[in-house]
Amino acid sequence: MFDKSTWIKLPRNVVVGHGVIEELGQAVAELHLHGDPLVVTSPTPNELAGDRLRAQLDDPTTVTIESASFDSIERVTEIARDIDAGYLIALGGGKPIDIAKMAADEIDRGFVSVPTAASHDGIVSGRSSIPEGDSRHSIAADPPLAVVADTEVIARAPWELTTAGCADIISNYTAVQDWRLAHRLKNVEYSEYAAALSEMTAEMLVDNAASIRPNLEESAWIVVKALVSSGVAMSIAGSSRPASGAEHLFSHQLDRIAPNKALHGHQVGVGSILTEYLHSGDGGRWRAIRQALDSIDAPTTADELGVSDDEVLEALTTAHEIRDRYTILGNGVDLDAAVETATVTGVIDRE
Ligand SMILES: NC(=O)C1=CN([C@@H]2O[C@H](COP(=O)(O)OP(=O)(O)OC[C@H]3O[C@@H](n4cnc5c(N)ncnc54)[C@H](OP(=O)(O)O)[C@@H]3O)[C@@H](O)[C@H]2O)C=CC1
Ligand SMILES: O=C(CO)COP(=O)(O)O
Ligand SMILES: [Zn+2]
Repeated sequence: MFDKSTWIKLPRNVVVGHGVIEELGQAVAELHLHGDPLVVTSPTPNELAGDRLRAQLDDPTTVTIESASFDSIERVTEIARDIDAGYLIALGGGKPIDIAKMAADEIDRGFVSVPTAASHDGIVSGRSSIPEGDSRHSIAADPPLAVVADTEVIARAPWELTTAGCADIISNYTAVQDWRLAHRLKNVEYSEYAAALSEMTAEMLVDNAASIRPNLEESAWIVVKALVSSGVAMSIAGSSRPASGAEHLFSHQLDRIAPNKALHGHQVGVGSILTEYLHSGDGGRWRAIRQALDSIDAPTTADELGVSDDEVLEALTTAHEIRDRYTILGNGVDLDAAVETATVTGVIDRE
């Protein structure tokens, strides 16, 4: 008997382009939501685009959060309950978007994502990443009901946020390899559609790498479209597998060992160079990944990440411990192998 079933949750309206923040009201109206919105934002995005966003709505309550934390989720949830919010609107980078995503989930309401930076694929996905102490929780939630990504606003965000978003996409190459490996060796559920979409997204971004330059609105356009596509791949898979493999474990571990040194996307990019080498050795695509990262000004070395060689080695040799997700790291990479991997790929310099 055929007894498989799947449930794919996707954003209904995705609006990307110049000045589309002015179309937020229409994008929301088409969702037929009831009740008043609660706008969740952080200081800089609120200053840059808060008034334009609020002008689209009927005098909404705004809550500004300073940090991504469980306390912030609680505060936003409480305010949303107090005003009996019908839905939430997140305006900003990953921080307010993750908080709104979690709070909306908590009160069983939808949320709309209005990213002001293209810093990683969490801005369009159904996953949140919330730091707590020296660890980080990756939590499943519903994806946004709509995404309204104004490329005019995003193009003005600090360039390193955009290059981090690009690197998060480039890392899909190794994430998919890890997923296939886990499927073959551990019978992990796998979707060929999600894997193909994720790989194609990385490929298109690399093919367009030459057009990704600072202060170019077209760059914001390319990166946002790629992030949306990667988010859709995760929705089809029903997990972050298409976009998160061993390179993400390496990054999550770096977050613990060397907190707040580098952006998520930059860390996973360097992780991808390392794990591609582990997958395929010297003949693999690690040079192509490094070249792609380099061409968009993303870090390719420990030094450029602002971490030490030892921190890279510790992250690489312990990354397998932090999550029950089978990858090329298997039961752990020996220190000797880690030194060779990081030295050959030029991530560390042990001359
Ligand atoms: N859900 C997921 O899958 C993932 C979630 N994350 C989470 O996302 C967060 C990191 O994302 P990130 O986007 O870097 O975080 P932030 O939301 O903190 O944004 C980064 C910085 O850029 C500022 N900023 C945002 N937009 C603009 C703009 N247009 N112009 C100028 N400055 C701007 C913010 O200002 P201000 O300080 O005023 O907010 C902040 O200082 C972390 O909380 C991390 O845990 C990370 C990876 C994956
Ligand atoms: O960052 C992500 C995908 O790019 C989400 O991955 P995690 O599930 O590892 O948090
Ligand atoms: Zn990521």
